[in-house]
Amino acid sequence: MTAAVLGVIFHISIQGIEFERHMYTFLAALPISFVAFTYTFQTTEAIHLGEASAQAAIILTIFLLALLTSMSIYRLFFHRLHSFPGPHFSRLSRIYAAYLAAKNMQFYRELAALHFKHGDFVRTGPRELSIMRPSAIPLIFGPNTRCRKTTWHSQTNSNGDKCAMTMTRDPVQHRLRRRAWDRGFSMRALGMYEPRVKEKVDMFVRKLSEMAGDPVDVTEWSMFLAFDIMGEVGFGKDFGNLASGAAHPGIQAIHKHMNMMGILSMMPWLLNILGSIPGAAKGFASFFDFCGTQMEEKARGWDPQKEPGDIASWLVKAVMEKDVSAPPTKEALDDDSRILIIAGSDTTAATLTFALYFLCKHPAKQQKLQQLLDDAISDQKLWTYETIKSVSYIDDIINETLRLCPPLANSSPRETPAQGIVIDDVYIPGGINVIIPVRQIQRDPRYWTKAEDFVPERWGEQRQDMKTDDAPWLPFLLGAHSCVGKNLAYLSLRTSLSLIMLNFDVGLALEESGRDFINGALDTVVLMLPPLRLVFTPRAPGTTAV
Ligand code: HEM
Repeated sequence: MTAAVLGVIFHISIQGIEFERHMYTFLAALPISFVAFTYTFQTTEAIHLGEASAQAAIILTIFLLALLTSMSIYRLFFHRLHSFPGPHFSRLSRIYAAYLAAKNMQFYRELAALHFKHGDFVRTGPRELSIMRPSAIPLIFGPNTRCRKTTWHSQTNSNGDKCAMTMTRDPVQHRLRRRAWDRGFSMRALGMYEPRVKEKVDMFVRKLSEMAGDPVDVTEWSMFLAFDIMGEVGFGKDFGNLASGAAHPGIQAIHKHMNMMGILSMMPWLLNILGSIPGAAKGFASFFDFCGTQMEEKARGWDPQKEPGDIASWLVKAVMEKDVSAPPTKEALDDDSRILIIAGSDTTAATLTFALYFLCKHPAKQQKLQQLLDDAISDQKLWTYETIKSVSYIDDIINETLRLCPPLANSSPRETPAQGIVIDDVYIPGGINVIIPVRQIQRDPRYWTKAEDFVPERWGEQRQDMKTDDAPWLPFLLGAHSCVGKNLAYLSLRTSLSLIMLNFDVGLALEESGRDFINGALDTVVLMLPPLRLVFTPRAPGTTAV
């Protein structure tokens, strides 16, 4: 009886705290309590070990059952979110969201189905809400938001001094650390990256020329390109993917474990626990080592007289100069280096692959782009970034691709402030983890004309008619935490698309319908794409600008 009452009291006492952060301690305390109880019973009641341990097990079981029953009743009937619709199981535990994420590894589809069934506000966990209202976007992510990052962001480390800039939950700390990153993406820095990005894309085009006429898995090759660009611009290093035509071992390691990330990020406390158990994150070890080594090399080769030539050097500069924006610990610097690779590569690669898919599916749009490029550049030797930047149709294609297929299909969560927020006429209580289903809201026919169609013109000549500026579009998010690499992404994508379209006619390979590709993207935080086989045919003399 006492154990049951304690279970309920324990539940009530943890209401006000973020208990997920203490799960590791709590779970570790269970076996310790078991041993302590057993010892106490054995010595005070003079019984033998088997009997004492059975008594200890019964007491702990009653305690846990009472705790779980109390939590379940509260979550089902009395929780401040109880009036919001959603699947019954998701009211009880985030395990249901993890189940949905694991089912087909396409959580974005599951979420779309939930919104279709339950409406704009769906309870996806005990204190989780998915919200499909444009007016929620500035309230949750805008510059004046009072929402904060959540336990999700503590998944690698709950100590803000030891995690990547993007995972810091303290807004002041984030703002300071973001400055070091912003320097690495300034207009001046981007100007230095421009010719180096072009060099990588030139190599990509040469490789495509060598494979001309044969099916090429563009998912894979876009990945090689994006990782090599990040190697060059991020670390001043050649990752050698394009040259070898094979993925760098560091990249293979991280991709192998992306599925697990997609599922476990639904239960960030579990990721946090795994991270705390020595050896449990072994699968990531080679990638972690790889990133750590890159940073150590940067620090060793640091020359205070030279202007940093890559993003990692800007972070190292901040450390060396003890700037307020510096990652405060080695762990933080290492975690930044992992984010640098992951955030910059998979996202850009997926966008390029999706864009090429759409251009193959819409040959008239491909020809239109080629024509505009031909008009702008009479001779490819005259290619400059400034010139192709003026071909705004490239951006229209990129923006439309990011509308239909944002590489981050859902936003990361934010916690509502204690006093809650009001979205349209709906009050969302405080301490709730809210997300926006980005992919879904960017395809919502209430805000987008021809919502499911690929219409790059909605970003150009039809912008007003199609009311593009009024519709929700947030592939890079917005506000203080928006993508710091957005301009680099456009630089890479504009350069790649322009050079590919100037050199090749691109089509689906004979055996490729594109169906498995477009329906099969896996939701592993960043989308992981199935193979897409395309054929690159050198453009006929006269039509080509080469
Ligand atoms: C098409 C390409 C890209 C897309 C769609 C994209 C999207 C995003 C999104 C949605 C976020 C916000 C994540 C969140 O907090 O929920 C983000 C943040 C971030 N992105 Fe990108 N990204 C792209 C390319 C890049 C590139 C090339 C880099 C270069 C390294 C980069 C680096 C980052 C970093 C460091 C953050 C964290 C910013 C912060 O927390 O202040 N991204 N990105």
